[in-house]
Amino acid sequence: MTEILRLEGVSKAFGGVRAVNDVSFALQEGQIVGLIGPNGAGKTTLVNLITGVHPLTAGRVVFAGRNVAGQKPFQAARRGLARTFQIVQPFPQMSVVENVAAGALFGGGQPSRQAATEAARRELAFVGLEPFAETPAASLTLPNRKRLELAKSLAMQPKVLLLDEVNAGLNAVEIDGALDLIRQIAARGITILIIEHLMKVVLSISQRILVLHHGELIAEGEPRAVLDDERVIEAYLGAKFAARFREAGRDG
Ligand SMILES: Nc1ncnc2c1ncn2[C@@H]1O[C@H](COP(=O)(O)OP(=O)(O)OP(=O)(O)O)[C@@H](O)[C@H]1O
Repeated sequence: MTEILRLEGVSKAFGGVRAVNDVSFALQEGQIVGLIGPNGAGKTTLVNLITGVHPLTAGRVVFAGRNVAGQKPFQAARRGLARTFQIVQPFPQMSVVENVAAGALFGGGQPSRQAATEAARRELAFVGLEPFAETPAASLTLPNRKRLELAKSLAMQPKVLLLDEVNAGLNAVEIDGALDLIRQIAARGITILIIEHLMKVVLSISQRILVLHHGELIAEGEPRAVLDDERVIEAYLGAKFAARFREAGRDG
């Protein structure tokens, strides 16, 4: 397996708040990796650090063998580090295909508007939104807006795709559809780091899991082993409750 992205001692402080503290890990090409942690653990901040939204306080982000710390978001996108946002914000008056073409022009290195539109149509077909190509983005349902967000990121021809809560607000059937799509994206050789609150979803899709707590990486590895880790149980349940949980387990 080939390493595509590596974080070395990455930290971010906002004033006195250490949102991300000395985090190191590596992603291998084509893997789906889950990033989990309680509210406020630093997950979104970490994605913002990887994609150049915030400057790092310390550390290095090495993408495809090159230190990219200090890059701007558009440079990250052009290099092949694309992301989706927790809150989906399409250009509402523009058509679905224009929204995706904008992504292709902005981050996908397409030489012309026509090439960008062709790339956009390919990605719309891939995510199943072709029938809505000419409709205004504002008229899409939430699951389809999430598909639009994926198509926009794919039109940037990413090597790594960072997905921030793409399943939030979807029902069980819609989540299954979204997970199928994410697996198909990984099958194209695109590495995926997915922030996800639903444990069932994380377990079903991730080959590896990273756990953040108070900005620190407290566990990483194969999904089942990580969820059995005492520190992870404590992070989610709180120390007092976790102790009772363990005692209950010993009692029988
Ligand atoms: N721009 C900012 N300025 C100041 N503090 C921030 C900023 N962004 C994040 N923080 C703080 O950093 C910490 C981590 O927040 P972050 O949003 O990264 O967590 P998260 O794990 O993504 O949470 P959630 O699951 O609730 O989305 C929090 O204490 C948050 O208040």
